[in-house]
Amino acid sequence: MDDVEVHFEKEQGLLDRFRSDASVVRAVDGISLDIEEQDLVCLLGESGCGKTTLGKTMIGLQRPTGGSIRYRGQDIWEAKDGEGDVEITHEEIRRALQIIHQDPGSALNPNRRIVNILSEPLRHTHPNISQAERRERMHSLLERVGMTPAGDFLERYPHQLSGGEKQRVVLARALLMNPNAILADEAISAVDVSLRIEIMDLMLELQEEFDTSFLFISHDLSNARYFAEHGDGRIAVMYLGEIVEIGTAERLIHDPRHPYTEVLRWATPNLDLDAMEAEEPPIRQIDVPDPVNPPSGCRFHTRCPVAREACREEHPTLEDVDGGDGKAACFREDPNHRYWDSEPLEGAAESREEFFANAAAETSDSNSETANSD
Ligand SMILES: Nc1ncnc2c1ncn2[C@@H]1O[C@H](COP(=O)(O)OP(=O)(O)OP(=O)(O)O)[C@@H](O)[C@H]1O
Repeated sequence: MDDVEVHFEKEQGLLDRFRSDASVVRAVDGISLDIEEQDLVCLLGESGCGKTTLGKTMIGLQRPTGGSIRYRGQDIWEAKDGEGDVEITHEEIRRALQIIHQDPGSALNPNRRIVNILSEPLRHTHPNISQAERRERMHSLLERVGMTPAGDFLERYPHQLSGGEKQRVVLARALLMNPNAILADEAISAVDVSLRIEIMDLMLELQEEFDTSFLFISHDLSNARYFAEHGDGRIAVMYLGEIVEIGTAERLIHDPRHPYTEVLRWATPNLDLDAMEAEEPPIRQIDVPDPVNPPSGCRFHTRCPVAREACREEHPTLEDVDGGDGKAACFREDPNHRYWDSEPLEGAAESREEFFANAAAETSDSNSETANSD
């Protein structure tokens, strides 16, 4: 993905229609990302930051309003529109890039038996095999995804399956297309908590067996960490339509370079980190700004505990992090940046430690005020 943008025209009310300045939601705003063969990337961020839009754009389900997406060098949308020299057809690209939705129930046609749901992709990828061979393939894949006796499951309808079983069918159906990459959009949030690790392990095993890349979308750092650590992949942290940090789970959790990554760490209490001493969230404001009108400069500057004037004025780009893996978009990574000479913004502090010391002092002041007024 090269400098990809997806801007949506915001739905307008009656009065807005008479105004010329239609508002635009900057769901994805200038993202470049390479996904290699057998790669694993987890997109992580708060609700509405653009994860699903970016994922769908990556697999060719959403047309970008700017930038380009190439699959093995072929521009996906030029293939679709039949523009230029098309080396890989759009049909081939659609087969190669598959999606597993958040809600497996709605992804399966309720009126069709599992056998019919699964034979459809096989007819597509292997038009010349016999019915018996097709059944044999479906049978062995269902067993592989942990659904035994497979013959019994093949005859069922989706409503006769549990959430976890439906998710396994959806996974099997995606794999029957022999994909090169699978987008799993919050794919385990519909699965019972007790089964999540099992499904995540299954996906990781199948990734290796089927030689696919995976793009996982999650708002939960502990799930993203599990995938990235066990699948030897990266986590890309998104904020208001941009990637603000990317790297291994180990580095992001133990040595985050972007203050927003710290917020996500703070919001994930089960990470068992000694360093997680803070009781207060490391932000100045809880509310996420509107993607229709994102803040100037660094989009995180309105919430960042260590934001300075430079952050309001200048837009940071993703740069390699010093002495570590991955990239971060924060001026604090550059010791020579004018950030260091500019003034802290209102409510921000010189350092993270000072921010927390101030927050603790304010809390005790307000506690004593409450005590006095009592
Ligand atoms: N088709 C659309 N038309 C207009 N706005 C849209 C459309 N799809 C998404 N958006 C907006 O784009 C922004 C990003 O949405 P997106 O669903 O990609 O975020 P997300 O991070 O996946 O959120 P969630 O975790 O809640 O699914 C949001 O402000 C959303 O309201």
